[in-house]
Amino acid sequence: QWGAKHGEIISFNFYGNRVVVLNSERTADDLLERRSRIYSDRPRLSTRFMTGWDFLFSFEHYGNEWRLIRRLFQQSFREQKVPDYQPVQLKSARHLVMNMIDAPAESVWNLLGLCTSSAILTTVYGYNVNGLGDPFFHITDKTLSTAMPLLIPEKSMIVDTLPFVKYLPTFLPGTSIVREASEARQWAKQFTDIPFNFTLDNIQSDQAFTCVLADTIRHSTESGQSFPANRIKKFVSTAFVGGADTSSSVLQSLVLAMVFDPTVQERAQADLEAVVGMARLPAFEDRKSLPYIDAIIREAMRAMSRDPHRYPDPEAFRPERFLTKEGTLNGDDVRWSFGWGRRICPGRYSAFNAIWAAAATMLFAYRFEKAKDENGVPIDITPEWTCALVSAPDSLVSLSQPAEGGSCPHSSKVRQSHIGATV
Ligand code: HEM
Repeated sequence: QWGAKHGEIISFNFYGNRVVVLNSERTADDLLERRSRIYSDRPRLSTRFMTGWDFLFSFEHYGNEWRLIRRLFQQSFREQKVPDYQPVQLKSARHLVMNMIDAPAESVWNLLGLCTSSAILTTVYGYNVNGLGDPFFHITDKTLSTAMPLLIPEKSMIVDTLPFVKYLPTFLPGTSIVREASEARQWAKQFTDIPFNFTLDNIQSDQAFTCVLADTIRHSTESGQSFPANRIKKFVSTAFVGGADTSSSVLQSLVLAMVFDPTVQERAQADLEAVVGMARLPAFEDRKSLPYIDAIIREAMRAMSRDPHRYPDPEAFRPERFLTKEGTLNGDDVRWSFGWGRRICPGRYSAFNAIWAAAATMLFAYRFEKAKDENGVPIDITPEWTCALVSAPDSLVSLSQPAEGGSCPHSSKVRQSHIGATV
């Protein structure tokens, strides 16, 4: 709204800090891409240190330390390397639809989080998560949920403006931020140490143990670079954080979009049936023949751009905007939703694959719809997005296996036994 009223670049004063907002892809491109030499730093975020999240490389100042760790990301998450992680991503997606079979609707959001977290935990640390009750998943989940709401400039500025708050006893009113940060710090300590030590133990007992962390340690020893452990810890902890809530937030938005627009869901399922058939689950080899699924993902990721010149009728969910007349994907790969210039997200190739695996498998197995009240009437929901480092929708939806005679092409019996037989 401010953008529409005041223009593409606006600035305002917030607790004595000047905040500049780039409201269009064009201005972000001009400043962050073309002038990346001067616009590649990050602001200082006090809550990063209070929560023990100094490990988070994404907030690193632009300089040598940033350059060294960025190189590690480049090594492990470059476009040519990420196909190595596809089997793990597909396995997590298949566990997701299995877990959904008996799950109450309330747990769907958690299961999406479990799916993306377990894919990245296996990729990075070689750890296989065993369900929602898994101890490593518990630690990572708590680490994210306690810190994410505090890692935003608004929260940091409160502490910067009133620094004495940090030193007040935590039973006093107004000090909740200090209490919350202290809880987050305890989880962050466990998160950075426990999975890291798990991988170290495994490398020692098994020469063939492989994952991003194990490969990085071996590579660093063989090349004689010998990275300090705390730098490698920053790298892997950030890789986990980068890949967990971000991707599940996209999947949650995608599920909501399916609930609000059943025609999109039906078209996706018709495509899946035509390409994949009934004898197996979707696999990465099918992706080229399923452009509409990628178009849905791109549309679910269109966050920043409500620019009506670029995306006419911007509030409508229309995957077709990413398709050519012939039905193939057009050149707009929403790359800008991963940032710009030197700080552009290094995990973007891996992220797209993880999201594709989960989205295609979920849409193949389930139809998503609004929860119904006791009279069978759909309950109206108004989606709300959380305010945190990663913003995610927090509304609930219900989950049904496509019913016999329903609008979905398959009967529930066939679909359910099909999943059970294949996974
Ligand atoms: C849907 C998934 C994802 C989204 C939407 C996303 C988005 C972003 C955005 C917007 C940035 C800031 C870029 C900038 O400052 O211009 C970023 C940075 C970053 N992302 Fe992602 N990301 C995703 C997945 C991942 C994954 C899977 C990883 C790790 C493997 C990752 C690792 C990082 C890192 C390390 C940075 C900081 C880069 C730097 O400061 O140099 N992200 N991401």
